[in-house]
Amino acid sequence: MSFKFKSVSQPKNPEAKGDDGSQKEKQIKTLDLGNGSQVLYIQRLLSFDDSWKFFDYLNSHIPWTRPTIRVFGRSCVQPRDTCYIASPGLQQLIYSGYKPHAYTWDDYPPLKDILEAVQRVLPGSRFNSLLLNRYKGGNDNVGWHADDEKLYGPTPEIASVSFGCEREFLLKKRPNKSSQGDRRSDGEPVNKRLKKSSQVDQHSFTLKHGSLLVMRGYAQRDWLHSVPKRAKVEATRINLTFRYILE
Ligand SMILES: O=C(O)CCC(=O)C(=O)O
Ligand SMILES: [Fe+2]
Repeated sequence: MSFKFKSVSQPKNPEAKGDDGSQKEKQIKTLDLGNGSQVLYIQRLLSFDDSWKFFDYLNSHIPWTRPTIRVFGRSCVQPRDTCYIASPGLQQLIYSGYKPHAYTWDDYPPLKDILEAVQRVLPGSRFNSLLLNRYKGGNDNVGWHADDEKLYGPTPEIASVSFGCEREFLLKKRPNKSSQGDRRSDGEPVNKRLKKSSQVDQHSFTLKHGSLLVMRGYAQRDWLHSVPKRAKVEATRINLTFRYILE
């Protein structure tokens, strides 16, 4: 995995005073994926202690479910727990043939505090819905996918906050039609080209307790992401992905 983050300064967060994290952990790091796609990462959006409070609250109060979804035409139980929050009056989300019940922000008020922390570091960004995931150990996962449902528009911004057990988050470039199969668009041997592209077109992040990762621009059109199974992991991870549904 080869990538270099570039640090940019973060808007002042007055409430971060007295936090146990260093300035470095609070910096926004940006990764330009090319062609108008970017990833941002802040290792410590929320303090370590606050993050454990949020973890405990979410773990015990959210009405987690493990729905049956359709993947490649087959029914299967989603390999993680989930819950969905949306502002009133939005289009209904459907993914993998599943229509989650939409709870409101007022049902779980601490979610509004987490959203506020996200909005403080992303001024100008808007979010009106949230998918929560709970991974109860290393067998729970999310397979390769893009959050490219039409209701998010062509360049959705997805802000992902993680609590609890660290897990690996992978990004890989979607296969480009013009470089698939046997065609040699640039005269280079096929296997050499594939090898080269697999080196530069994959990224891996270890998502820390209290961290924020943001995908924006064309990241859903041009890239896939996943949280793979990890044999030795036993602890639970909770992840919140804030999104904006076009109104
Ligand atoms: O758990 C994560 O970090 C990613 C979750 C995700 O990709 C999703 O909810 O669409
Ligand atoms: Fe996703």
